[in-house]
Amino acid sequence: MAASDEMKKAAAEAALEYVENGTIVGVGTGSTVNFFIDALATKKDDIEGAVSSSEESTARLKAHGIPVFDLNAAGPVPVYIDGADEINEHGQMIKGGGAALTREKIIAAVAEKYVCIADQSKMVGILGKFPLPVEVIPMARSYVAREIVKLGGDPEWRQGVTTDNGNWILDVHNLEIMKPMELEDKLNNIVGVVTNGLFAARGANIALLGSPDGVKKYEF
Ligand SMILES: O=C[C@H](O)[C@H](O)[C@H](O)COP(=O)(O)O
Repeated sequence: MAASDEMKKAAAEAALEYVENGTIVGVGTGSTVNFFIDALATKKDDIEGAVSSSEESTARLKAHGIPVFDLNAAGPVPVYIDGADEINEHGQMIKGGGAALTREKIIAAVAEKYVCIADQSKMVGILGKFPLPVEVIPMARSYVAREIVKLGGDPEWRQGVTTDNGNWILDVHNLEIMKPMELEDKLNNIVGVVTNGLFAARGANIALLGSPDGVKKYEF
């Protein structure tokens, strides 16, 4: 296994400690979360089940025999476990590299605690080197792109990708995000934007970052 995968796996397994018996676990999306789902399978008889942020995660959960609930039918979600494309020292993140940002943001909003799992390379000083994903209603793509240019970004259509919600993604390059909450709000205010990948207003509470020296824990 590649060293970065070892670090993701270690972070994912460390997150099991935050899963409470008898509860519904919020499950994110991505390569790090896949390790978490595999680890969660070892506890499947101790939990009620999961709510899932993507069709991909749902399929993996079900393949392990973990019950997946509709979020509308689920009660409290004490913890949400998910990865990140970038995370800063305040627990604010860029997410959506796998196009799952909208459902991820919804479950993150519902959950009491967000535990971010990643390898140490995701920790950055300033967010924005990773192109910021923005999910848009397809007919609004060009309009939203023009509005994003006015905000100083360089949007690129992620061609060939349709989200689980039937929408499209613009990846915004060349941003140096000094005020993440402000930009999150501004992008949300563009008509046609469904969600943007800045998780600033609702960031992580805890980050477990795999490193060559073991898993490092950060609290925000
Ligand atoms: O849409 C995808 C998600 O936001 C992922 O959590 C994010 O891209 C990190 O994925 P990975 O664990 O594969 O780096």
